[in-house]
Amino acid sequence: MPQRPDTAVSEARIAGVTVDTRHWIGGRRVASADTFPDLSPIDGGTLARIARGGPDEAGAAVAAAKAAFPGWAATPPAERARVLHAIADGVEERLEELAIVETTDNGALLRSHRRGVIPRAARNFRFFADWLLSLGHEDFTTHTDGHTNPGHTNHISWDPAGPCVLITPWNAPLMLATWKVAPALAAGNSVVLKPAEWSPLTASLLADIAAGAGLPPGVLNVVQGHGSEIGDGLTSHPDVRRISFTGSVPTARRIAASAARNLTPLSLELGGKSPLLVFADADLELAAELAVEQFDNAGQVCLAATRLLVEESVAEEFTDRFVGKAARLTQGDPREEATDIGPTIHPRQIERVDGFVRRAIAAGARVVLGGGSHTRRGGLYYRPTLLTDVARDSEIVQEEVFGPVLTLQTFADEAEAVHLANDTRYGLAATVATGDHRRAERVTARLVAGTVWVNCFFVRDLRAPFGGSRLSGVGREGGTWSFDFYCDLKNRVTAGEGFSDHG
Ligand SMILES: NC(=O)C1=CN([C@@H]2O[C@H](COP(=O)(O)OP(=O)(O)OC[C@H]3O[C@@H](n4cnc5c(N)ncnc54)[C@H](O)[C@@H]3O)[C@@H](O)[C@H]2O)C=CC1
Ligand SMILES: O=C(O)/C=C/C=C(\O)C(=O)O
Repeated sequence: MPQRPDTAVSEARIAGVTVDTRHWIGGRRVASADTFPDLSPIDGGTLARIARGGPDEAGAAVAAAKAAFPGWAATPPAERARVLHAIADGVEERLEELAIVETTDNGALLRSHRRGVIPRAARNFRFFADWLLSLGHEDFTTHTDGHTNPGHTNHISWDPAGPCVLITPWNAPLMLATWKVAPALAAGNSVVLKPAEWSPLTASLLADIAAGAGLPPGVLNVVQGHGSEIGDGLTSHPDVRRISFTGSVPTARRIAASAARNLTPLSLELGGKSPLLVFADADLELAAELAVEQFDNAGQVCLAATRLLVEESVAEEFTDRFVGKAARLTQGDPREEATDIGPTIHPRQIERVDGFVRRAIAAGARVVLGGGSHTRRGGLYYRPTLLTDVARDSEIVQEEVFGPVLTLQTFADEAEAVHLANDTRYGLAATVATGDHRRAERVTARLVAGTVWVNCFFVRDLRAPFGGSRLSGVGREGGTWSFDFYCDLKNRVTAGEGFSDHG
């Protein structure tokens, strides 16, 4: 039994903030026999040693979630919503601590964490708390067709499903975790959260915040560990009722195979190779701005439009504007206000990114910008890169790099633009830059993508469905779609007026 008593001290001081590096199971801290190092991408140094969970910790966490489920499921929606708002309050109160710990752990910009990403984590809780209550107020009661069963009422309810396993990646750790934790809890479920091993810290702080907000023990459990070592025990567990995963396609396949044993429903938000289509009638200044935005978080964004598709007649002008803007980006320490691009998460990831670029160059790609890493600070700073002269079916055009690397291809007309945009196994997002509304309607109707932006990027309304087509995912979350996934929908058919409540 690798678990040790929770008296074993295991914590780290990260930028002045104390973070417990053990699991959080059933409302108590639990250590493991083994630990693994957590590196900071800022300088490659070791930040902490994290509990390395395995099958026993997976089983203990699911058991805790199972035990806590009936109580939380029976908690009235208004009380669940109150607790979720209290968690949001806790996130906001500790915003500065969460921001600095996240930046130290995953290297994304501190200014983004402060102003956008951590506030969004709080908003995830507030949004799903409020949406839960609005579900109850909508009238979903319908009468059956008068010919056969006049006067019967169909009353549809979103019943809590049970323990949920939520597995999250390293590129936006707290934001993506709360995007799953908040609706799962709002729906009345208990949760086992497994954050990524490259950025495990803010999940532990979230456990503290949730406990402080009054969430009962066992309703939220956080386990740490390496991928399948702990993951298989979670995803194959017969007591788990939902699995939501954000990450890579190979891992998604493995999780799907594991979940197949119990036919556990899955929501998968995976990678992308999204296009930015720039038509000659576009505001080219805006288009170049949108293209430069794709370097955000050092390109480690699943939604990033990494394939720039530009109408031939404006390709030169667009490229000049883009390169001019990109050259002004400051790359460096993500804690500094003036920094626009920080480091890549991990030495293995930068090797992966550079491997893609080297192979593309060997295959004939031309480097317009960047094409390598800075050697300072452990060499984790990959320069923003643009490659042209890339073949449609080449690796660099078809595979997700997950780094600050864009390709540029040209098209002759609208038909070719749409063809190139859809010429991918992915379908997460697309962005269209055009000054012609009719063209925007035609093109967006033909693009295969979960989200399509026109003359904007990364504008998110949490009521909207979010997810990907093709290899970019299975299912949608957001608004009512999240409750559809995290709940067992039930239809109660009653003679007469039926039920008056919507519980
Ligand atoms: N937001 C997104 O769409 C993301 C996409 N990626 C893609 O994935 C590539 C590799 O990144 P990785 O960190 O290796 O992603 P990954 O898919 O291996 O890891 C994501 C999460 O899944 C967990 N995991 C891994 N194997 C598991 C298993 N068998 N069962 C249960 N959980 C498991 C990891 O511990 C982590 O928490 C990136 O280069 C990028 O292409 C990565 C992170 C985020
Ligand atoms: O806005 C969301 O809900 C999701 C955003 C996703 C990312 O930033 C990502 O995975 O890169």
